[in-house]
This record gives sequence, structure tokens and C-alpha cells, in this order.
Amino acid sequence: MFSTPFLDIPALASATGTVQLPGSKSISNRVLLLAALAGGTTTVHDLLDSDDTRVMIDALRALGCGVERLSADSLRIEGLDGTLKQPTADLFLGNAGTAMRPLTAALALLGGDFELSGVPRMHERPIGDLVDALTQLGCRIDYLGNPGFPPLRIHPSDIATLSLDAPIRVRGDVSSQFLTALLLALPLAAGASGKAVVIDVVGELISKPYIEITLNLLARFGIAVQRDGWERFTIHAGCRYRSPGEIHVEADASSASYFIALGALAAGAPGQALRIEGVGAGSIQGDIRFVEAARQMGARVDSGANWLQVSRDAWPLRAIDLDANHIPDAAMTLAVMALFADGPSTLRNIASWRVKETDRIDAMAHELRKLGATVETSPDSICVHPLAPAGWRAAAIHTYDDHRIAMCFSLAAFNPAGLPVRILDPKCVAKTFPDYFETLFSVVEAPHIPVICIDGPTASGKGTLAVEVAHELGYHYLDSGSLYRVTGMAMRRQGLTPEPAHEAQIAALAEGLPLQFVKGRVLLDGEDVSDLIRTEAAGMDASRVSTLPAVRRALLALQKRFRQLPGLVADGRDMGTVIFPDAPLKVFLTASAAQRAERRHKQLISKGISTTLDSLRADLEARDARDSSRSVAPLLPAQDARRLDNSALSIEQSIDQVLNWWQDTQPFKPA
Ligand SMILES: Nc1ncnc2c1ncn2[C@@H]1O[C@H](COP(=O)(O)OP(=O)(O)O)[C@@H](O)[C@H]1O
Ligand SMILES: Nc1ccn([C@H]2C[C@H](O)[C@@H](COP(=O)(O)OP(=O)(O)O)O2)c(=O)n1
Repeated sequence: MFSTPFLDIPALASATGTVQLPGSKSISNRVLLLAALAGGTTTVHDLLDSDDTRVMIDALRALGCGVERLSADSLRIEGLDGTLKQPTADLFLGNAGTAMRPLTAALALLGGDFELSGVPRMHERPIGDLVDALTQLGCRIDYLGNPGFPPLRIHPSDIATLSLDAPIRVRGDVSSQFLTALLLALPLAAGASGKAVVIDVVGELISKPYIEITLNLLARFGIAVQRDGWERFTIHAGCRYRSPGEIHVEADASSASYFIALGALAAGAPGQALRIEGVGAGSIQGDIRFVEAARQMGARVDSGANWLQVSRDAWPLRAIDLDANHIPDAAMTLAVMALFADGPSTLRNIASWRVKETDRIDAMAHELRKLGATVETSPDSICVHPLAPAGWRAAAIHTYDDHRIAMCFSLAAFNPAGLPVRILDPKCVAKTFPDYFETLFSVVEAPHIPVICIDGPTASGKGTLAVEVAHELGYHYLDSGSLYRVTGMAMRRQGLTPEPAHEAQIAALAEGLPLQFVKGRVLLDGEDVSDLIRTEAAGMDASRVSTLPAVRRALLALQKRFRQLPGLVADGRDMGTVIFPDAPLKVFLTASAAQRAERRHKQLISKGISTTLDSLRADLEARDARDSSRSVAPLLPAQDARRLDNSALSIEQSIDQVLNWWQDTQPFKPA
């Protein structure tokens, strides 16, 4: 996951390969609650691991439910079978509507004293219609802040005294989650009272496919609900939740929308399609119908029960005018696809966007306009005009703590103007798809992946600076010196010396180094050699092998392979001159020999390696001389390098300087 303040996605061109999507959030949280309410043990497979499922799991644990993690995506849940082990708890539910609404209903019926709260945005998301429905029944719920919104206090009520004779009326036109919450929880009342429970929906029910997911999962847990149209639902008297034992969560169909769009937008080679696994034509999720909308806009989509294959067909895409009430979440992706269409596209009947993680109609319009688009909105619709190649602007996209805004705007990187897109607060994707950007980067190609080169003499602080700059930008890091250091070490282990006579053998070693970089450590054939290669002797050997042209050639391709999305910071001697001559920022970092010797001295002493300042300075000057005078790729500033003498700068000042230079190369206006 990218926890950086922003993530710059360079202009993207094509996409091929296979993505495996994480589990559906809606299914995951419903299954977790049903498994907790049921008797017996349920093993849940392919569960989504995200912010919203984590708050649900924490809440169930706080209620005394046994939850055992079996792996990153599977859990074993010991159900409560209608009896709370912890009848009082304060539950923090983040911004998870799929936890707040169903837990409110279930806890109001289970009898106990609970406080339910969330992040500030959660306290702006309506829940009054659900609370009204529950109070009609005789449940006691207070608003602790603004009436109609969380936080809530739920007081104990006796399920035997609830008034179940008249149908329970609930509004269906604000959020279908209110009805879902009642459907998931009311079997508790129907079971305990021995009476059938009838729910009447008031107003036109929105997001019906989500209700179908609820009914489908209730059936898996032994609860049959009779549905009369979309107006009346009857839960049978005396019903009981029964664990299915094992249950698999489908991949998230809403998350699939970004990759379906990707397949439609990216120019792949003929016959090459993007494959999406984990969800397909057999899905129970409403958002799978995004496929129809994408086809309408010009995507070519083939499918099997649990896979999809997508490629570009019509280009430009075809504009659409769509009632998107049945796919409210995935429809946001259509709004970005509309930028690539042959006319204005309108998405209608999407008033629910206004009460989601943020007011999505306003937020989408605002951010699409930043890209240069003309956008019109109404209380329940959005109309997006396409952009001509010259109309595109480089924009820093504000994401409103809304995962879907972050994910759908990443697609703007396919703009024909070749502009990058900046996504602010990219970690908001953690709500449903923590590895979204990594997954995206694994299947797309970018013509120009940015590189920042930091070259300079030993102990000038290149490594320190490069690591921090990479960290700030979410970029990969190449410590090219470590490749020469490992080569030197491998050479010694083979009984070779850094002489021209051994050049071919050392180059062959360098070519086939079984190297891995794992969490800042360097592994040679599985052995952690990070500390061994840091000694001054290893530095000297590295400097010597680095004068051998065949060794430099052998390491060339390996170094270039580090240039991966979203970008790279590379430190060494010839990053800017030889390896990445097209890098948009090259820094030549220096400091006085006295300063450098002193820094290295402190560094080695702190690692428990004994040495003297004088010998270090002599070694360092000898190394500078050799690195600068060798015939191939000598240590030299590239012609277009910016020089930074950090003798009088702190580490933070050097980092700020380089980041400022980097911002200057970017087309984004300040956010
Ligand atoms: N600007 C700076 N001011 C003071 N010390 C620094 C500065 N930059 C780096 N250092 C310190 O100097 C030492 C050598 O830095 P390092 O990044 O290993 O250099 P290089 O990669 O160029 O050999 C480290 O202990 C580091 O903390
Ligand atoms: N791109 C590079 C990186 C390092 N080298 C050589 C020259 C250096 O003296 C050695 C060791 O490099 P390294 O960057 O690890 O050394 P320092 O950390 O700066 O002391 O490798 C090189 O020739 N080209």
C-alpha cells in the first residue's frame, strides 16, 4: 500500500496480464455478521482484508465472538447463536457503512448497552430511517450527536416485548443498507418470537442488487425470505441462522470495474486482453452489470463463471446515457471513461452518490474539471463531456477519503496528452483494495517511468538521501553500489582478485548474481550479506571491480530492470551519465572530503566497526581518485545534473532540496 502524501502515476499506454481481485467488501461484511449471529463455526475463505472488514472483525471480537485468523484471507468464526457474551461495548466503526448499519440493527435486537461511533464523515451519513424502523418495533436508540446520524447509544430491549404484529416500515430511497440491516438482523426477532416479521419498503427501493446479495447470503445461512416485488419482505416465524460451515467470498465486482475500464482504455496488441480473476458472469453482485455498461461504451468483454477478459474495441469510446441506479459504485468508473468518449455521457438516478463516503457527485465533478473537463450536475445526475488531446490538464486529484475516487481517477493516466496524474492521499484505497495501485502497476506499461539519479563520491550521503526521497514519493530504490559490492564479495569467495586477467570470470559472476532486495536487506543466494558488503574493504573491492568494463556491461541490464512503476530513485556514480541518461532529475551530491570522512567514521563506529579517521580519509580519497579516473563510466556529474554540496546541510535540508527540485519538474499546480 502507498502511504505517501501523494502518488504520481506517469502517463500509461497499454495493459496486459492477469489480475486477481480481493474479496468483495459487501459480501465480506455481511458474511462476517451472519457467521457471528449463527450457531456453530464458520470458516470464511477469500475474505477481503481492508479497513472496513477490520472494523467489523474488531467489533465482533468486542462482542465476545471468537474470531481466529487462519491466513491473510481466511478466518474461523465461533458464532454467538443469539447470545451476547459481552452485553456492553463501545464500538468504533471507522467509515464503514456496511458495519454501522447492520450492527445497529443486530445490537438493538440482541439486547445490551452499546455505543456506536465512527470517523467524522460517518457522523454525517444518515441512519435516521433505520433507527426509526427499529424504534417502531420497541428498540431504544439515542442519538449522541446530531439527530438522524451516528454516533448512537443502543439501550437493552427485550426481544419478547417487541411489536412484530404490524409490518415494519423502512425507507428504501436513501440507502438500501437500511433494508439490508433489517433483513440481516430481524431473523433474531422472528426466531425468538415465533412470529413472522414483515418489512414494508416505503419509497422506490434503490440499489436493488445489494438486496439480492443480502437475500442470497441469508439463504446460505439458512434464512429464507419471501420477497413480494421490491415492496414487501417476509421473514418466516421461528427461523434460525445456520452456519454453512465453509463459505467463499467472491472477488469484488466494483473493484473489477477499474480493470474492465483499463482493458477498454488501453491500446493492447491485437489479440491481447486483460484477464480478471475471482469474479465473472456467475457473480451475485449487482456491480457485475458494469460489464454491460462498459460493453455499451465499447469494451470487448468475454467471461466465464469467475473470470473476465477485456480489451479495447470501439475507439474513441461511445458516449452513454444511463440510469446507473443499479450500479451506483461502479458507475463512478464510467464517469472517468466518459472523458475518452465521442460525446457527452450522462449518468442518471445516482442521488445515493451524495450520501456515500463523500458527496460523490460534487467530488467527481470538481476533480473531473481539474483535468480540464466540462461537467454538469443535478441533484441526482452527472454529465461529463469528453476531452480533446489538447484539453487535458495535469491535475492533483483530491480523494476525499474515498477509495473509489482514488481508484477511478488513476485511469486518467491513459490521457493522450501524455500527462501524469497525481492522486492525493492514495492510502484511502485501504477501505476496499489496499494493493490497488500495486495491482494496477503489475499490468500496465508506461512509456516514460520517471527516475531520479543521485550520483556522487563516497559518503556524500547519496544512499541516505535516495532512500528518503524514494520513501516520500513511493518510488523504488536502486543502490547500484551494492551490486558492485556484492560482485566484489562473490569474486573473493571464488578466490579471484580484481585484476584484468579475471575480468571475464568476474563479469560472468556479476551477470548471474542470485540477488534479492528484501525490505532494505541484500540477499545473495538467500544469505543476508547487507552488513558484510558495507565494510571499507568491501567498498575498495567494489571500486576495483567497477573499473572492469565487462563487469559494468554485465550489470547494465540488471540496473535498468529497477525502472518500474511508479518510479525509481537510483544512487551511484553513473546513474545520470550512463544507466538512465533520460532521467528528468539528476543530482550530483558532494561534500568536502573532511566532512565525508567524519560522517563515514561516525557511521562505522555506530555499527561497531573500528577504524580511524585518518585511514578512512586516505581510503576515501583513493577511491574518489580511482572512481573519477577510470576509463569507463567515471564518476562525473552529467551535463544536466544539479549539483548539491551538502557539507553545511542537514539530511532533512538535502531531502527538501531534492524534493523541491523534483516538484519543479512536474506539471502539477499546487494542490
Ligand atoms: N547532509 C548530511 N549531513 C550530515 N550527515 C549526513 C548527511 N547525509 C548523510 N549523512 C550521513 O553520512 C553517512 C554516509 O551517508 P551514506 O548515505 O551512507 O553515503 P553514500 O551512500 O554517499 O556513501 C551516513 O551516516 C549518513 O547518516
Ligand atoms: N553506479 C556505481 C555505483 C558504485 N560504483 C562503484 C564505485 C564505488 O567506489 C563502489 C561502491 O559504491 P557505493 O555507492 O556502495 O559506495 P559508497 O556508499 O558511496 O561508499 O562501487 C560504480 O562504479 N558505479
